[in-house]
Amino acid sequence: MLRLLKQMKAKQWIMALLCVALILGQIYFDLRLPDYMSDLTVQIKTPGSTVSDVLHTGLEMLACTLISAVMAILCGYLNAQVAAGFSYHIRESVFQKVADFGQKEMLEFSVPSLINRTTNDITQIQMFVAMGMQTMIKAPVMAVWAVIKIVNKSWTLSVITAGFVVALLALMLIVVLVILPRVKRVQKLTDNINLISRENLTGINVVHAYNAEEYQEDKFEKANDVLMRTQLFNQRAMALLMPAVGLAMNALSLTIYWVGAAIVNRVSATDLAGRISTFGDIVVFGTYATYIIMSLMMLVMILVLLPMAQVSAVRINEVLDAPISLHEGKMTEAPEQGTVEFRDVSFRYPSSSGDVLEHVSFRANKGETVAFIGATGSGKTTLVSLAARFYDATEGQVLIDGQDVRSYSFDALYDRIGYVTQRAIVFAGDVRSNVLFGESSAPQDDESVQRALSLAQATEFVDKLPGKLDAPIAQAGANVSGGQKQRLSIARALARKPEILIFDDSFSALDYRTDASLRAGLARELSDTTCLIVAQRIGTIRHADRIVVLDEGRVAGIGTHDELMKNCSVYREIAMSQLSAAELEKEGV
Ligand SMILES: Nc1ncnc2c1ncn2[C@@H]1O[C@H](COP(=O)(O)OP(=O)(O)OP(=O)(O)O)[C@@H](O)[C@H]1O
Repeated sequence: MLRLLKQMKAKQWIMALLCVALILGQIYFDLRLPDYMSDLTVQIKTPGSTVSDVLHTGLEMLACTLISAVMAILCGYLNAQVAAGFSYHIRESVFQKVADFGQKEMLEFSVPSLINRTTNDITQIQMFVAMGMQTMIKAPVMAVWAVIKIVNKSWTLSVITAGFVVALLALMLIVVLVILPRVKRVQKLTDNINLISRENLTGINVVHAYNAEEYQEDKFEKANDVLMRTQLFNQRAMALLMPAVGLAMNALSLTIYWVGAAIVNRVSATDLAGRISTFGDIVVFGTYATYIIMSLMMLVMILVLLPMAQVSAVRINEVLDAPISLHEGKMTEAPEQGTVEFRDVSFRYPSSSGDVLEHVSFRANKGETVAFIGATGSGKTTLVSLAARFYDATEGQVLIDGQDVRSYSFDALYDRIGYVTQRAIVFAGDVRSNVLFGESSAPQDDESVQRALSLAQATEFVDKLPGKLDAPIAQAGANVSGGQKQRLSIARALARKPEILIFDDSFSALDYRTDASLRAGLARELSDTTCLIVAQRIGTIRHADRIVVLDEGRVAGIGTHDELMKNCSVYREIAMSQLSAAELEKEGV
C-alpha cells in the first residue's frame, strides 16, 4: 500500500498534509472537552460558584466543539479530493502499463482480472483513503493523547482500562488473522465472477442457441455461492467486533464509576473540597477512558477496510511491477526496404510444453507475396505474430528490412507493418476513426481513407451507411457484419501505407468475388508492398510468389503453386480437397 503512495502528486501530498494538521487540531479541541467537564463539575459542586462562571466554561466548551466540527468538515472535503485524485493517477498508471503489455502478459493476468484490477481494486483503495485516512491518524493519536492525560490520575483505574484495551486488541487480532486469507480470496473470486459473466455475455447467442442457460447459470451460481459464503464469513466475523467494542466501552464506564465511587468514599467526609476534586478526576478519567475505547472502535473500521485495500494494493502493484517481455529497441533506420526474413526460427508459447514452430526459414523480398498454408493448428498465426513482434522468437532471428525486429523502436517497426488480424477487430467510433486508427506517418485525410476503403472493397457498403465516413460504428462492431468488419480492418492496415502487409487469414470472411477483387487491387496498386498472407483457400494464394506449407510447426515445403503441386504431398492433399476435378485435371493431378 505504501508503495502506491508514489503515485500521489505534489498537490495531493499538500492536501494530505493539510488534512493531517486539521486532524491534529480536531483531536486537540476534542480532548479539551473532558477538562472543561471537570471544571464544570467542580464549579457546580463548589458552593459560591456563579451562573456566569458555569456559562463561561460552557461557552468555551461550545467553541471547542464548533472549531472541531469545522475542522472535521474541511478535512473531509480535502480527504475526498486526495482519495479521488490518488485513484485517478493509479488508474492512469495501470492503464498505461497495461498498454505496454504483450500477449504474454495478457495471458498471464487474463483480461477479466485486469479489468477488475483497474476498476474494483482501485475503488477499494479510494474508499480506504476516503474513509480510513482520517481514522488511521485520529485513532492512534487520540488513544496515546488520552493515555497521557489519565496515566497519572489513578493507578487502579489505569490498570482496569489497560485490561479492557488488551482484551479488545486480542479479540481484534484474532478476527483479523482469521479473515485475512479470506479477504485475499474475495478478490480472486471476484475475478472469477467477471470471467464467467464476460464469457456468458460475449457468447450470449450461442448460450441461447444451445439451450445452455441452465449450464451457464449453474457455473455462475457455483462461483457466486463461493464468493457469497466467503464474504458472509468475513462480515459475520467483523460484525462481532462492533458490539464487542460497544460492550467494552459501557462496561469500562460502569467499572470506572463503580471503583471511582469507592475511591471518592475513601476521602474523608469532612474534606468536601477533596471529595469534589476526586469526583472531578473520576469524571475526567471516565471520559478519557471512553476516548481510548472509541479510538479502538475507529480501529475496527480500519481493520475492515485495510486488509481489503492492502490486497487490492498488492494486485495493483503486481500489474505496475510486471516485467514487460517485449523490450523496445532504438533503431529507426534499416539497411533494406520491404523485406521479411525468418532465420531458423523456433517458438514456444510460455504455457506450451513443446515448440509450436520449429526451425522455420524463408525470405520475402520487396513487393513479393509470400503465402502460408497448412492445417488448423499448424502454426500460421503464430508465425505471422512473430513477424509483427507480438512475441519474440524462442530461437533464431526474425528480420524486417534486414534488421532484427527486436532492435526497432515500436514506432519504427509498426510504421513499416500493416497487420490484419484473423478475427476482425473494430473500435467504437465512426468509419473514419477506424480507418485512421493510431499514429502513422501516412496522410490522415479523407482522400486516403476513401482510397483505403476502395482497395479493401468497402466503398460500396460504407456509401450506403448514413453519414458515410461519419457513420457510427458500435463497440466491437456490433452494427456491421463480419465481412464488413473485416473490410474495415483491411482498410485500416492499407491506410497506413506500410512497406509490409500481413493478412492473417483475413480473406476467409470475404466472398470469393470480393477476395479476388481485393487481391487484384493489391497487385495493381501496391506492387511495391510486400505481402504475407495466411490463407485457408488455395484460390487466395495460388498466384503468390512463394507459398510456405506448414505441417505441425515445421516447413513441409516452399515454392510456387506449380512447384508445390509437384513436390509437396501436404500441399497436394490440401489442393485436392479444395480444387474441382476439372481444375485438378488442368493441374495434371
Ligand atoms: N496463446 C497460446 N498459448 C499456448 N498455445 C497456443 C497459443 N496460441 C496458439 N497455441 C497453439 O499453437 C499452435 C499453433 O496455433 P496457431 O494459431 O498458430 O495455428 P494456425 O495454423 O494459425 O491455426 P488456424 O488455422 O486454426 O488459425 C496450436 O497447437 C495452438 O494450440
